[in-house]
Amino acid sequence: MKKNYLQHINNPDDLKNLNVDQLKDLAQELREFIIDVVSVKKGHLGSSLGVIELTIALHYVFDTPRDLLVWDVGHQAYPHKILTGRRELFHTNRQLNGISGFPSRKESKYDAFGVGHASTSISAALGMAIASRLSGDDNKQHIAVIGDASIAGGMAFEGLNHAGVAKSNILIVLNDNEMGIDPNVGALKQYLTSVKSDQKMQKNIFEALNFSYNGPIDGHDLPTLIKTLKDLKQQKGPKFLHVITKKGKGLKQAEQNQVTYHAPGKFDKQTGDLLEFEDLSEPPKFQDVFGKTLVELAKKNEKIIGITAAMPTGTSIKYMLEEIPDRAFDVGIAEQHAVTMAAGLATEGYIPFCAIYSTFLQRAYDQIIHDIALQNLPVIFCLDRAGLVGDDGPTHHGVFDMAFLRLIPNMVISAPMNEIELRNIMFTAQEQLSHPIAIRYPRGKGFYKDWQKPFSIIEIGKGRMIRDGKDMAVLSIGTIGETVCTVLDDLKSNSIAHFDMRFVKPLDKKLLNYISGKFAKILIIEEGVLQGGFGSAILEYYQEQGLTQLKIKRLGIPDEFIEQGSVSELLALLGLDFKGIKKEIKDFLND
Ligand SMILES: Cc1ncc(C[n+]2csc(CCOP(=O)(O)OP(=O)(O)O)c2C)c(N)n1
Ligand SMILES: CC(=O)[C@@H](O)[C@H](O)COP(=O)(O)O
Ligand SMILES: [Mg+2]
Repeated sequence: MKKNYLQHINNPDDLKNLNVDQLKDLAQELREFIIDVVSVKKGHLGSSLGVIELTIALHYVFDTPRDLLVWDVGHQAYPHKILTGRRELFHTNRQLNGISGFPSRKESKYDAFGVGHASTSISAALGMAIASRLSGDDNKQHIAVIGDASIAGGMAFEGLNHAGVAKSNILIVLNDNEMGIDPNVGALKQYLTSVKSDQKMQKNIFEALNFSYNGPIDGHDLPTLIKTLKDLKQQKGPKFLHVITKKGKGLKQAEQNQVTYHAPGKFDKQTGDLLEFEDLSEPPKFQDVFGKTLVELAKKNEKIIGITAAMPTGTSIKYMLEEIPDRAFDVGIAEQHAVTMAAGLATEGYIPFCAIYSTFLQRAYDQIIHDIALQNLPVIFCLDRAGLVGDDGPTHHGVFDMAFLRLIPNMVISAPMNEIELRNIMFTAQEQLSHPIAIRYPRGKGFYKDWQKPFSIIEIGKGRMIRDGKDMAVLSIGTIGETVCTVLDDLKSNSIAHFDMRFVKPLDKKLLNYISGKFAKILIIEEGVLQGGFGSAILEYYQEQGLTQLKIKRLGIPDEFIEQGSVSELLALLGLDFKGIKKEIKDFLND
């Protein structure tokens, strides 16, 4: 008879009523439940399937939420969410008004720390451990669960270095599956492999850093996990547990094709077969236009280098890694290193295309200012996932870049309106640039099937008029300009002009002067934060010109963190979709 333990687990205390054999059955149920829901609702699959036994064991042995459990990145926390009171909400995972795809402090007391970006867990858990020690609570455990790719991030190393001497109760669980989203890279990965194969190593790196090292153990073996964690629970000070797991465990396709099944979209839960395919009759993704254009350019220009920080598939740098492996680098989850390495390459006359998701570039802010801009090094930043990204939510939306880059001297900031413009600005940047440049483009599908047109130069700092008008000007930056075009086509009004400004910096002052001379009303639209972004730049310019009589309205992302939802839902909520923009344009025109 099929048992059903899972439906009785409403919090980790309920686990404690089960024996180890029952926990094994529970693991199977949990696996089926996650596969059931994610196959329909989508989300991160492989990493969660890999930590089911580990999650059960952690909640079984430790006294969460009193013992504090921090998940690194948090994309693997589905079993944790389900066991900590969110089973019945799990079908809303990553959806508008649903539960977050990542641990979130506001969602549950079991989510000790909000995550989404990698390599934070050790620092956060150490902070908690020090706080407990200072408060005289010496019996509490503070646990960071971190993957083998995330532990290579700089911050994780900084945390390890401190934790080894901080005299606090911290347990670092390394979940080693030899994978990031793509296969893990780097010397540390090679080292971890050698630790696994030579368990008699005299003293490993973690012991050398003052941790009591335990493992490696099989992360799918519940009895061993429970016994080991029980022993560790009794120990004070810094502890390290090396756990070996398989990403995608329990679903054949997910085990075999770990990159695709990191977040596979909809799939058949029985067979594991994918149900969503790229529609080849549709325009390609921006990422593919970027990746293929980069190869095209790099074949002609041998100075071009491609760089990704652990996102070769996501950014499509994979095409260059496949075709020109000598000049393409995956540096792992190391955005800061990627940026300064690009700076070094640029000093020697190379032309680095550094492709980093907008949200992850936040990690490398000082490197952009100190290592790149201050020395005016012509590094080409390709800011993927700029704008709203959808289901990943506030940790991942790429909405700050225009604002945080704009204040840096020497930076050129461009936002192509479509993929043809993207190709041309990539071409321009490698041909003739003497400054660092950021090129921002969104996640997903472009607009044109015939994007592979001959290259043409885009004049840096020059915008363009898309349509002329009499009474009002709409100024857009980036792909939202395509929505403006559709709205204006629909309105069929000859009153409204549209300008694709192309650059946030330098601003096209000549064009702005023309616009202010001709139009009394100016509507500025951007898919980025209103505070300090593109619209702010224009406001500042007109204010400096003393043009206070202009009627200016701005549309963009308000001063709040935007939750998760599909991109179209979020754009609609923010009034940045076709309907919202049309209404604003009409209202402003008639105002
Ligand atoms: C700073 C940062 N860079 C990149 C990412 C994108 N990212 C999310 S998960 C992941 C791989 C994580 O690998 P690992 O830590 O080994 O966990 P696994 O998925 O193997 O369980 C990456 C690169 C991120 N979340 N944060
Ligand atoms: C957890 C994480 O940071 C990544 O898996 C991210 O969700 C990838 O986003 P894309 O799906 O846009 O590549
Ligand atoms: Mg991993």
